[in-house]
Amino acid sequence: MNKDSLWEQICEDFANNVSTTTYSTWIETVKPISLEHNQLTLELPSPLHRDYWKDKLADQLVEYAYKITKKDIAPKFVLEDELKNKEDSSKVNNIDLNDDESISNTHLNPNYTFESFVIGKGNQMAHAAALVVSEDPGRMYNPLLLYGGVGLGKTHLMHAIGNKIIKDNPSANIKYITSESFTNDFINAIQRHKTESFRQEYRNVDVLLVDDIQFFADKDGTQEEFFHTFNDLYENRKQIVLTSDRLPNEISKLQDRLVSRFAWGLSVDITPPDLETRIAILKTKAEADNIDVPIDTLNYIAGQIDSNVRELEGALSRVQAFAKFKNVKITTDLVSEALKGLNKGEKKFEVNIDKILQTVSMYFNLSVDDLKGKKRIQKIVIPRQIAMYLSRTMTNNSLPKIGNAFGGKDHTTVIHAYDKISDEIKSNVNLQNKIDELTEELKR
Ligand SMILES: Nc1ncnc2c1ncn2[C@@H]1O[C@H](COP(=O)(O)OP(=O)(O)OP(=O)(O)O)[C@@H](O)[C@H]1O
Repeated sequence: MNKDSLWEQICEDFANNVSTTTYSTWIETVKPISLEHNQLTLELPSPLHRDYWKDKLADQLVEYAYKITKKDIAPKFVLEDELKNKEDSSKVNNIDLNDDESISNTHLNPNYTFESFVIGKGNQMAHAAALVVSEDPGRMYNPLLLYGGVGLGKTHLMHAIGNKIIKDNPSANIKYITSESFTNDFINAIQRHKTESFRQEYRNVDVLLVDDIQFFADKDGTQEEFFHTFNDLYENRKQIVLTSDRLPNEISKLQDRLVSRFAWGLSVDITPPDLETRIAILKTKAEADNIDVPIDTLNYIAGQIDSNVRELEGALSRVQAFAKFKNVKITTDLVSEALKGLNKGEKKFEVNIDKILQTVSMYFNLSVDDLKGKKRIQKIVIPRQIAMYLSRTMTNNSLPKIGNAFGGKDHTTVIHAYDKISDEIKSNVNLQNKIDELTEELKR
């Protein structure tokens, strides 16, 4: 398969799963450059795009590419300028995926503002705290920790803080980063003997925004470095804002001293939006994207999608694409047809990785820690692979997320487990029976 046809298919998958705004802003602007040795090099228009891709879309891309090619394709993101400066394509291939030196320091999404954030019951406290921090950084709530489930607006609020501070004070030095990028930067700095400049970069900011701190779990070296970064900034009354999918004391393998520091300021949770807020969010998005949807129809969509805002946005763009494709106006009937593909309406059984870990460990008389651990004895390896296989087939989690839930394993380990079990059940009836029994148990 060549780069163009692979990219075309990946784009199709993205188009079905992200909002039209996301698609036109971040995906349509990408140009495939080469596909060599399972590496797909993509040209992006700006450092902001590269950051966004690395933080938000790269995992999905790896999944889609795997679904299409059944190979583990690694993306490499390069900027147009970098490409121009390279004399030949072989040099292009040497650009490091994690080379952030040319990236500007802020990395804020200009669309994530307080103005575009809809306030509802589940997020009003978080919104209020974020506003206070943006008006007087480093004073009232330091650090501010926003926590809650996926797609509920934590990143949006975090960027809104940064955008407001920059608007009020254009010379403020603000840095937004995910904990994964912090970890990668730190590893790069060690490899290149540049830890001093790494420290300068992180400790000379006025506001540090760190997204998804749950990914610090298990990474002792990074935690140590972040501990010192935190102390330095805190002592100098610089604002720190963190997001997480849960409270720090619930993050396993997060050092106690970090847990206690994160609790020094204010922790506020965001809960899923109620029906009224979902309708208001849909209305705002429809207006912003100039989508003509009758209010009854918006109510209908909001009634169908009650999980998170990202899914709500996805449903609206799906409906929009559907109407465009059929060249008809958006009505409730059309929405009902468009959302059928999402299996909305019929109550589905709910399976998550934790449930799979518990069910599989009980079935094989092991502990959840065995499944998450590293022991390579047969008695544990096969159940672990089965649990990974079920996590891949029964949940919507990305490969890296599954790997992470299994004690921080690499996504290639999950791919390997999935391939192994899929292959083996074709000829091993005993294994097939076990998987059937477990699937039944999980659906119950
Ligand atoms: N209250 C809201 N008003 C308007 N848009 C919202 C709101 N909440 C979330 N969104 C939108 O939903 C999408 C997902 O939000 P965001 O990325 O901030 O979620 P998150 O909580 O950080 O999720 P994750 O934990 O997966 O990173 C974004 O496009 C964001 O703009």
